[in-house]
Amino acid sequence: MDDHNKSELRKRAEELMLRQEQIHTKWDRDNVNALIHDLNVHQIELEIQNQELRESQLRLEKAKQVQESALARFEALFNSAPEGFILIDVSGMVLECNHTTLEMLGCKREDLIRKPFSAFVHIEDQPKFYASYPSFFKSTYPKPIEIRLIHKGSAFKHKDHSFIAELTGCSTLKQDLFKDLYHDNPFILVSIYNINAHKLLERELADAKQAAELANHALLESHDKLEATVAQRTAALKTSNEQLKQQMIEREQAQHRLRLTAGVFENTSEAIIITDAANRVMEVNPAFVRITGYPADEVIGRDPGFMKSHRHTHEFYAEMWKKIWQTGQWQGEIWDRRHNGEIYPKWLTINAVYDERGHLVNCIGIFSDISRLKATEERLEQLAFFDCLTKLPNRAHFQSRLDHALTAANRRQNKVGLIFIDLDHFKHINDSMGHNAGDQLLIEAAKRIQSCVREEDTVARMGGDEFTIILADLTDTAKVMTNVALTILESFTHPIVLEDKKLFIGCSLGMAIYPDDSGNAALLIKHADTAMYRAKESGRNRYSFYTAEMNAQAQSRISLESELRYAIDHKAFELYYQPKVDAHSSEIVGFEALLRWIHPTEGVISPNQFIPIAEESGLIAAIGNQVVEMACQGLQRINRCTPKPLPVAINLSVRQLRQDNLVNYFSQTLANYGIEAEQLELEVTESFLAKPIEKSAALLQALHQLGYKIAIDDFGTGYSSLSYLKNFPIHTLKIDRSFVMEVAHNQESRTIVQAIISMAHALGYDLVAEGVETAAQVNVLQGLGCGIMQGFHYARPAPLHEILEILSLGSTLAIQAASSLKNPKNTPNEFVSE
Ligand SMILES: Nc1nc2c(ncn2[C@@H]2O[C@@H]3COP(=O)(O)O[C@H]4[C@@H](O)[C@H](n5cnc6c(=O)[nH]c(N)nc65)O[C@@H]4COP(=O)(O)O[C@H]3[C@H]2O)c(=O)[nH]1
Repeated sequence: MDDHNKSELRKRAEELMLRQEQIHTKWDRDNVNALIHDLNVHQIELEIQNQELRESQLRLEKAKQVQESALARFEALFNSAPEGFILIDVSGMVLECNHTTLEMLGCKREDLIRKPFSAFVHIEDQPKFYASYPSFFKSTYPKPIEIRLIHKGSAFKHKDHSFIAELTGCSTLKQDLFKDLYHDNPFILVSIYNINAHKLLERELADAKQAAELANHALLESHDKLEATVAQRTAALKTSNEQLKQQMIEREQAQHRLRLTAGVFENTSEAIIITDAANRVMEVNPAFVRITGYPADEVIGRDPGFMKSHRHTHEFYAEMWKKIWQTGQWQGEIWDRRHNGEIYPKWLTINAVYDERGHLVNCIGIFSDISRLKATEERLEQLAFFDCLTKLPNRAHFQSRLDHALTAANRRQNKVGLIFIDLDHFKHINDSMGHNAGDQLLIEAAKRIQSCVREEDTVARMGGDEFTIILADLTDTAKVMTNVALTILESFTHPIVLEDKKLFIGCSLGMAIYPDDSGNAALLIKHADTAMYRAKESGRNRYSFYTAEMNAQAQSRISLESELRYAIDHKAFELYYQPKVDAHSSEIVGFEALLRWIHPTEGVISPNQFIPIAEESGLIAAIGNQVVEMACQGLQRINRCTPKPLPVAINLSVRQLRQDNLVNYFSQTLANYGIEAEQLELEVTESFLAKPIEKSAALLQALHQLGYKIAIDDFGTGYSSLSYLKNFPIHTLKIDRSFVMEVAHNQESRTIVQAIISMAHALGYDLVAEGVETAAQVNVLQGLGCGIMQGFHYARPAPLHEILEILSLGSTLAIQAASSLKNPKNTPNEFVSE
């Protein structure tokens, strides 16, 4: 308790004493005691109170000490804070500040307190300060402002004594705390941060950044420039690199070409010769040495003319050089001489080489030896235009020579004779003696024909055994041709010796004259061919001139062929049956089925007329099939009329026998009609046997195996030898009509027939004499040992129904009845002239 409080308390206690005295006077004693008691209590209370007061005094003093130390700490904190603090009122007057502010502003406390703060604001920033300052009072968290403040101290380092500060207003300060100081004058706490260094740093940074950016920009620019330059340089480098590469490639290629050229020069199979401007040999390659035979050192420096063969004229070489000078090149065939003197053909190309001024510097000659090529060419020409076997011009060559001859004949107004020659019976010889013999025969025939004509005439081989002769430039045509024909025929009267055998072969010649018989080559050939056929038909080994009548026959042959096709389609054929008779018993022992074509306008046509055409046109197969079928039908009916089966023979032509499925077809057809193979005899001509032996023997063997009986027709006209016949399964020999005809009065024919009969007996063959017309023939044949006859003497071929009628009488009676067929009434078209 301080002194003041002590005196206060004395005063109050004295007052209290005074009052007690007064009360003592007024009140009675009783009351005085109570009062004393009260006073004592009160005194104690006071003492207690006093004690409490002292304690409170002590606490207060302690609190005051705490407060003062807190104040001192806060003051210290306030003053030593790194930022400046000022309290400013609404008018901008500074109410309080800390030391930091004073330091910042470089002034004393008295220079700032109760002074307008704006005095410390840079003149240029004052508008900003005034504009922003009110906001410190209005908003709770006003936006700080940046302004420049003036430092009043002289030692301030900045020129204008200013520094940048950030002022932040704080209006949340409790105004009540300062009421005793500033009454109701509102104020705010403003904190001041010196951000000058920061700003400076910022500016420096910005400057640095700008500088860096500028530098960067400049760097980028220079980088870009550098890049562009680099790109340019790279591109240039690349280009030059590529050029370099290209140059290297070209150089390599050039070197390669050079090596190649050198390689080619050294190794080519073509000879190369290089001459200089003066035509002196500079270089030759190994092929040159090989082809010409000249060693290189023997030719270097020489004019290549030393190789000349002297086959070519002076003009030829002059032309050659002219061409080289004019065009720089010459190419052609040239004949030169080798070192050994041999002349040979070569294909030469000469190229002139000029310098840049156009002066000739070199000639390069490249050539190959074409002697082999020439030989091949000649060989090919030979093959293309000449027949390999006879060496005569072939068909193509003949054609062109004929055209040429006709053109020449037109020009010279004269004639051309064309002769077609066909060797008679060549096929027989070829087939029976083999192809080698056939070839020899053809060679000899070619020689003989050629020997009969002039050198300027053309003898050609058309193929097979056909030859032609072109007699050009004729005036007395027919006479010359006749002479040639007779000479040829005469030349063939001499035997040809083949394999130690003497062969007599004739030929048939057909002749046509240009332009008398035809105005064109094709027709002329056809006419000569027709005439040749006529010669053949007329008995062979003769010649025949073409006549218009032959042409008509040829035409009719063509129309006959188409009619024949029609006949096949419409089954316009019929079989006539000619009995075979046992002369001794007069019994019919079988029949030969002979084909007839029942023509709608011509009547019955002989097989002799159409079989050859059918054979040539290939129609024979279809006709032959119809014959087998008709024969089976006939047999079915014949069998019904006879107690024992009688065989029927059918004719098979050579072409027909080549049919692939012949055997199957026969079997099938016979099976269809229920006919046994033994009942069907197959007559084949001797010429069939002459076919390549294995094939024909195999076919006949197959047929024989199946039970068919094989008869050889027209026997004696061919070339069959005894040993040859043994190869075939033959059942019957039919003696040809030509021998039978003369057997009764011609000793020679009789001898042949006798030989045939003896042979047949020896080999166990049956015999049939064909074309028996007279009783005398019957007698002789019987006497010679042939008992089976077929011929007009007994019966002509007749249609089936007539045969069936006769058969119904019985076979012996039948033959008597068949004599009615000698002069048939029912078949007016039968070939009575035969
Ligand atoms: N002068 C005369 N002739 C007689 C006498 N007896 C028979 N003839 C005839 O002589 C030919 C005999 O037939 P070929 O020699 O096989 O000769 C046959 C045969 O080679 C062939 N031929 C006939 N039919 C066929 C056939 O169906 N197929 C084949 N591929 N050829 C057949 O036609 C040739 C001719 O047959 P055809 O004209 O029927 O002539 C028959 C017949 O009528 C006679 O006493 N005197």
